[in-house]
Amino acid sequence: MAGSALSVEEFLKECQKSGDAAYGAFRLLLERLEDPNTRTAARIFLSDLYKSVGDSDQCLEQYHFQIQDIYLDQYQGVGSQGRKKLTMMVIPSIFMPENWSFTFYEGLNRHPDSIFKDKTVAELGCGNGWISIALAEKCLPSKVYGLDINPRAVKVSWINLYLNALDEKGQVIYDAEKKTLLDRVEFYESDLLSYIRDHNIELERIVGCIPQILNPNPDAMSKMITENASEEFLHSLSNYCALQGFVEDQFGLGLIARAVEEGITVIKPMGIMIFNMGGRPGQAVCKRLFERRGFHVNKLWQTKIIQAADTDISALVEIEKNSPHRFEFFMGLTGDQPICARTAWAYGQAGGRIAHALSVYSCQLRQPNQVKKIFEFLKNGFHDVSTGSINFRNLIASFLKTYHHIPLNSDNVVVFPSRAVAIENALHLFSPRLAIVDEHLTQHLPRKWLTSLAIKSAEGDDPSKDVITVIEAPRQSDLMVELIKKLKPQVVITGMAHYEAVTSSAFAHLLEVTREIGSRLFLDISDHFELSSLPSSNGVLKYLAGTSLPSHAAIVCGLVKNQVYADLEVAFVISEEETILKALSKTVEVLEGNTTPIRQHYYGCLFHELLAFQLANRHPVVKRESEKAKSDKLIGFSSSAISVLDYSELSISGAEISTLIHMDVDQSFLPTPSPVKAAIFEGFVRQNLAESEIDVTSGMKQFIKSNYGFPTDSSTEFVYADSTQALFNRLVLCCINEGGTLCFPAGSNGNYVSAAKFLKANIMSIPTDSGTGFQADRQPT
Ligand SMILES: C[S@@+](CC[C@H](N)C(=O)[O-])C[C@H]1O[C@@H](n2cnc3c(N)ncnc32)[C@H](O)[C@@H]1O
Ligand code: MET
Repeated sequence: MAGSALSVEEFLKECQKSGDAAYGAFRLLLERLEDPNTRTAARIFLSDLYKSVGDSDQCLEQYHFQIQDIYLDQYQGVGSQGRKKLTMMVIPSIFMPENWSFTFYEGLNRHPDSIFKDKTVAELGCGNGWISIALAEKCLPSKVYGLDINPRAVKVSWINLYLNALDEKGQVIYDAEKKTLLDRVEFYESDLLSYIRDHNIELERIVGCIPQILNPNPDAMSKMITENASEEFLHSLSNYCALQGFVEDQFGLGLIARAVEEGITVIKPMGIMIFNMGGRPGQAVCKRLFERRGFHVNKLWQTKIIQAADTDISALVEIEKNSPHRFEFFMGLTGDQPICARTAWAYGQAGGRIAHALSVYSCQLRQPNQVKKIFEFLKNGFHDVSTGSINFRNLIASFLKTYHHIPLNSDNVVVFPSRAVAIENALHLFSPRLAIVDEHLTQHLPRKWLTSLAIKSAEGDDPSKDVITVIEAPRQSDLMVELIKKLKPQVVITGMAHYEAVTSSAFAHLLEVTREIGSRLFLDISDHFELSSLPSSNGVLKYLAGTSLPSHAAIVCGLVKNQVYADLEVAFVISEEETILKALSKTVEVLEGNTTPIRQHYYGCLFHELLAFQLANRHPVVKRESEKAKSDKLIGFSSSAISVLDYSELSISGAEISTLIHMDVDQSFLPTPSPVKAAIFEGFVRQNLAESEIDVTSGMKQFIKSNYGFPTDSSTEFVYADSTQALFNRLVLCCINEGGTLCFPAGSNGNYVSAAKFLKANIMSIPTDSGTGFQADRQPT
């Protein structure tokens, strides 16, 4: 009966039956609006209908629909173009425009109209479509896609579009650009941005006001969403969402989080997203949702509204039960003392009016191209940058080659968990009688080394004692050089002041002096090493582009500048001397196991991203000979260290053929958990993480205390490490320092014995045998 028209009376009679019947009647009317042959008559019919029922609430109760005028001039500036009012219908199974909508529109209007002019816009959760239509009318975008998951909302939106695109006589209304609303607006059924994605549409603006409370009945959300679903269920889609698998679910903001993430993939780099956000989770949580996904946030508008009566906040009370988080409500619109969801719920149940903040946030990607790319990358192919030090070393070498023209390859690079570990391992390896270390780099060294007074010991001293003595020196090359000349240290470890790193001369001088004296030099360039697409020039790297690194020198670099979490550091050492590289690699393997894959992932992604910007250097790598130092003067590896390393069963060994299969050194076979990926992404995009957000120690202490009842007062010392191997060696060091004893089974723990020997612990073995169940009750031998 699509073609035939009902009279107003017949139509109302149909509507009166039920909400579903009213929807059915409007659906048929929509078919007549869509057909150009019946469009004019159908539009005139709507005018007659409106005249007959008026805009009273009674109509809603009696006929299950309502038609109302929405006045726009209160939101727009004086002299604004366009119509002053729109006429809109609603039905009970969709969202009825109320405070949330009006606040949202108010916020949208805080931007000048020009941000939507000629733009492709999507509105998420368009409801009855009024905001999409109002934006099109006022701002003349090239297209607005109004999207909603509720099929009835989409049909009603189309009706409203015809209602406003044509005048009372059914004639098309043209705007200042001789276009009609029908040219500018379209409505589709879509779960967030699925329609946009499926149709490869690129958006410039995304705006949305979508649910921010979990459905109190989670099973409800698994129902099929069709236009024939119950009215109650369809209406509940306006207020509630389901869990979405994002961290923000814990605040009810999972749907917004998904909308933002979907938005990143379909929005143009300079695009703008504008969201209406209830302030109940707290402003910081709301802002962070955007910031951690790479956006700058700007609050366009903020107000306080009464909690919608049709929305049950008990899901928020439930969240408070299981977490320390407290939501923010107020007692009435004027209250300014926040109360939690539980108190608000109780107050509301007893008839009190509870209110909450409502803000409109506008946000834009910072570094849009990078964020979009890294985002995709983390989402889809985190494994593309495989971990394992070979890949990571390759990335480092390629970066040095591409950005600094230093012809090195992965064999010139050794990866360490941190700069401190690199320095400490180097000192262990050489066990110098005297080392001079830049005062900025000594804080993690064993205190024993820094307090030893064995500086003047005669050359003939028993070298097997291997007492390492470290003298601290200021970071200024003339003072450092003076100390080197006077004290003649065997190892020098230093950074460089900024002004000295600009040109190569200070570095060249240090190389010269240490070579003359016969000191091994480890130069720390962490402060000058930039992981950016336009790294500023640096004297040391410039030098290395032209001249090979002499064999007595190595470069240490902790990746510390792009780090967001303090424990995300990773470091590397570069040398052009094969024996040093091999020995250093062995120290990492013995003492640290592998260097955590997460750090390699994090920096690997950064390197990978930066390399993707640049064309690879096509020139073949020049083989260069490192200049040999006068080796007679130069300190060699400590004999005890090297015997341990040679004895250990390592994957980095001289012999290529080995029957040993190492499972843990170069590969991580486990997938990265998604919270870790999310945290890593946040690491890329946020630049203002507070100290408290990155410090995991208090969380760990709390966990240990609450789960294991372990005392965590100030006298308890915690020892942290990335892997069991590293933890073992930290514990050995504690024992060495404090005279403690650590018992561990010798046979089944890989290189633990070697590690303890390398650290010069006193080792005794307690013989056991299988007959007595390996009981350790005999005297040490
Ligand atoms: C509060 S209403 C806003 C309606 C309209 N913008 C207004 O202000 O009147 C929220 C809308 O989001 C829709 N919605 C809920 N979940 C959605 C999803 N996953 N995708 C698209 N729309 C959704 C609901 O159907 C509802 O129409
Ligand atoms: N009435 C809902 C609430 O109070 C909001 C609807 S618009 C997202 O959360």
